[in-house]
Amino acid sequence: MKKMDVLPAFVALLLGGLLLLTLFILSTTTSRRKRKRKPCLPPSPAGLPLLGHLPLLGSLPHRKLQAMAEVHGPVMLLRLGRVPTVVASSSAAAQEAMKTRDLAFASRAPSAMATRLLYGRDMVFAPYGEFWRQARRVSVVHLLSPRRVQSLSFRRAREHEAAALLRRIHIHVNSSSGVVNLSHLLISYARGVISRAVFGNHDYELDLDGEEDGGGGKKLRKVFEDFEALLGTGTVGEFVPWLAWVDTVTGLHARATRTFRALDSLLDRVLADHLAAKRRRDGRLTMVGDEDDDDEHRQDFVDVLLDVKEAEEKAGGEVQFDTTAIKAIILDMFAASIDTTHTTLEWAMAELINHPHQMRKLQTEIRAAVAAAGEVVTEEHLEKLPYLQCVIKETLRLHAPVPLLVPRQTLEDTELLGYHVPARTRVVINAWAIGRDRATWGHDADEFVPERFEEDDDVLNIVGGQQDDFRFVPFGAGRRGCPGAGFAVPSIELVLATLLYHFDWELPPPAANTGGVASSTLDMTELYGLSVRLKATLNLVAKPWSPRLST
Ligand code: HEM
Repeated sequence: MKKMDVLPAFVALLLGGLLLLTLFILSTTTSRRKRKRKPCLPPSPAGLPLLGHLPLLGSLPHRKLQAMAEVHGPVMLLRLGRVPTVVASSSAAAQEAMKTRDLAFASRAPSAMATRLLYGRDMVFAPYGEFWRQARRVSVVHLLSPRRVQSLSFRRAREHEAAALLRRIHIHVNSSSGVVNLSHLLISYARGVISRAVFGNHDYELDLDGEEDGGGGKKLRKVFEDFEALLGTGTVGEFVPWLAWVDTVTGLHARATRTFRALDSLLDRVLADHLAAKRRRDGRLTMVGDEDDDDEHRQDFVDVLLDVKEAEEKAGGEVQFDTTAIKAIILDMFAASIDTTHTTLEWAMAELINHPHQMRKLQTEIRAAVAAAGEVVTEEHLEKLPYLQCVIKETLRLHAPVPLLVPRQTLEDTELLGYHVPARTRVVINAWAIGRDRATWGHDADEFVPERFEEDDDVLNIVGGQQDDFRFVPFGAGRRGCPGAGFAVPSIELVLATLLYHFDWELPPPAANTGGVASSTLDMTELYGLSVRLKATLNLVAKPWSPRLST
């Protein structure tokens, strides 16, 4: 071979080798980079400097967030002032956050108002950790267990309050206008039921209807109203620290301090009463779990919590349930149950007024089940009322009382539908949007159609502990899901059946309800607060019904 022929061959070989080497290096670095690449953050709509997306939420944030999700997808990243917030708006996202990756999403976002009003020691807003685990165990096992909820004393409490509600309606029916302010009476009912469960038969006058009340009860009711309203209020300072002064100027801090002091002194009185009663008892009751059935069922929530405290003290370890924690958990129970129960009832009655066909269908079911049995609706009737359950499910689907659930916070770096969610991110699950998702519920997703659940039978067992269906999530789910659903549902069912058994309901003539403007339907505008309620007061005409009148 000539020297001149060898040179180009050598150069070609060298170049080929270099090319291969470059390709090899390129391919290994890209595949390493590929392996290392983190999933990206969720999409984020344009926000404003400093305030971020806060001003875009408006007065009904669940609706604004639903509209944003339609454009940006089921997982979005917002900035509420300085607080990064991930919003989940589909059942798949809810399922991943509350089931598949439940632990990573199991802490709570801090809330300045809750820390202030609930001593920073309550359960609902507690960060994930030992105190929350113990409080949750006590709630699930001792306070809200199915056995306790179905115990005779709790059933009597519900039936007693339903009977009181009935008496109050009769007073209004016999008044000159004949118009019943049902909103007001339903709040009284919800407050009465939880007061009996928490305080037993000690009367702190929380459940009195305004017109029967001398004064003390009225004052206390106002304190509780303020407490519920404040707890549903976000402070400006926690989102935009340089605007924290706004909370002082608007009087928010002063109101919170006043309300906290009033509640704290009531709770001191409650604990002192219960301790005195405990001392008077004959010493038969010792620790939770040792008592016989009757004793356990006679105990109210305060008794149970004091027993847990005593047991902890005797065991000599760390005491989680000191007096402060007990007071905080008592307030949790009021905050978690009154608004949610009463708004569900209010929405159910409002939807039925606007859907007379469904109202009649439900009344026919209830009246057929009850009429032969002495004209008093009891809890035995409830299991014979499948359509009633459909009505309640449909109400909760359309009007989740806590539409954005209680905000969670991630414990660690995690993912949601393939997007990266860093540790300590606030997480909001839009239960309201999920309940109205057309992809799940079809073209009539916004309509009140209880019949959609008739076929569904056992699906969406909303009270079930392990929820496997995320098509609607009014009680949340997973570790932080609502432990009070089993308590709430019988209270709601009993009173709805009672209202519809005893009365035919209709809108009052125009002058009484609409300022003179005739309307055949009720205005369903919402009002945002601790829960989302009907903006209008539910003023209705109740016409007594009895089997004798209808024959
Ligand atoms: C219609 C009635 C009710 C609704 C719609 C409702 C809804 C909710 C929701 C959405 C949450 C947050 C769940 C989550 O983050 O996944 C929650 C938590 C909670 N609810 Fe309810 N609730 C109701 C009634 C009650 C009642 C009657 C009680 C107690 C007597 C109660 C006690 C609680 C407690 C203690 C928590 C905090 C759980 C935790 O953080 O571990 N709820 N509820």
